[in-house]
Amino acid sequence: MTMETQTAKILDGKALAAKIQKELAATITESQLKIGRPPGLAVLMVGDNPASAAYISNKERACAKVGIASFGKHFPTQTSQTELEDVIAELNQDEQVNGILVQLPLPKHLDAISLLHRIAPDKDADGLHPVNLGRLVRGEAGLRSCTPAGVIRLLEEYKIPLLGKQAVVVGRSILVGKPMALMLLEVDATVTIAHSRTQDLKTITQNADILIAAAGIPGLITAQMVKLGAVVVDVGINRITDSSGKSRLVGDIDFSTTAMVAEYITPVPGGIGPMTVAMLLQNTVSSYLQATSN
Ligand SMILES: Nc1nc(=O)c2c([nH]1)NC[C@@H]1CN(c3ccc(C(=O)N[C@@H](CCC(=O)O)C(=O)O)cc3)C=[N+]21
Repeated sequence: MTMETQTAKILDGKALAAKIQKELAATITESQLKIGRPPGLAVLMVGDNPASAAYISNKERACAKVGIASFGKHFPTQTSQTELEDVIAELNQDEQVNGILVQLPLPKHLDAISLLHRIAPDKDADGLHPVNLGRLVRGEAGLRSCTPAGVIRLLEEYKIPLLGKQAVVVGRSILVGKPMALMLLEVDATVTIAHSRTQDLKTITQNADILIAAAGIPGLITAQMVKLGAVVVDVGINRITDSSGKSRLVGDIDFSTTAMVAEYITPVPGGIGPMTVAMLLQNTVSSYLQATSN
């Protein structure tokens, strides 16, 4: 007798992100000859959240790899709202800077939403400015939120059919859930958004052809909640301490059980995380090409 094991195919975000970065590097090398300078990305971090510091060093490494100049701006926890607004105003005017990103979460005394409003929409590398979210709602071209854009790009790479399919997004954050639902709608999926107040989550997720878990709850989705043959995308990035006291990264999906029923699944790490970074770089490069096109 054989043990039941994983049958799902892996949606390899790490490999696709590497491919995208190679393409961006080539684009940058070529454009830089004409333009005379590289694209620039400014990353603002406030305080010393260790997870944020780790993500930022990831992003800076990725920038270096493709030839984007990164301007890391690190501010002490007590920095005021107006100081940050002034920094953003300066970066908006700075020709060397094509993308501006405010690392979230911010310390409690700061109003993240009103800071995001200050970023020039065409330098909004995160795609979180209301103008870019409005463009998304209207189906207009604009900078798209990185994580959901990364999900769509990964599904397209594997030629997963989305038109007319039942897509369920678990989570309604402004960073992922809401823009994710809109992007799925943009490619003609039938979209349901579930969240922490949803009654009988299981009944809803069981209908999903495409299930996107973006709730930030480790192991929220188990195999019993997943339709046989579904495509399962894990957006969760949760650092947990396991029973042996080791720290490791897990998603919102219980991988080992779900991989027995799904047709495709994204791993954590190596799934949507690297795709998010790739889309951030892509947004920065497209702002750069746009800004220098005349
Ligand atoms: N304004 C803003 N924009 C963001 O896009 C943003 C943010 N704030 N705040 C925090 C979250 C989190 N986030 C991640 C991106 C990549 C990985 C990533 O590459 N993870 C690797 C593993 C990294 C590791 O091992 O620690 C992976 O999943 O394979 C993780 C997390 C972006 N975020």
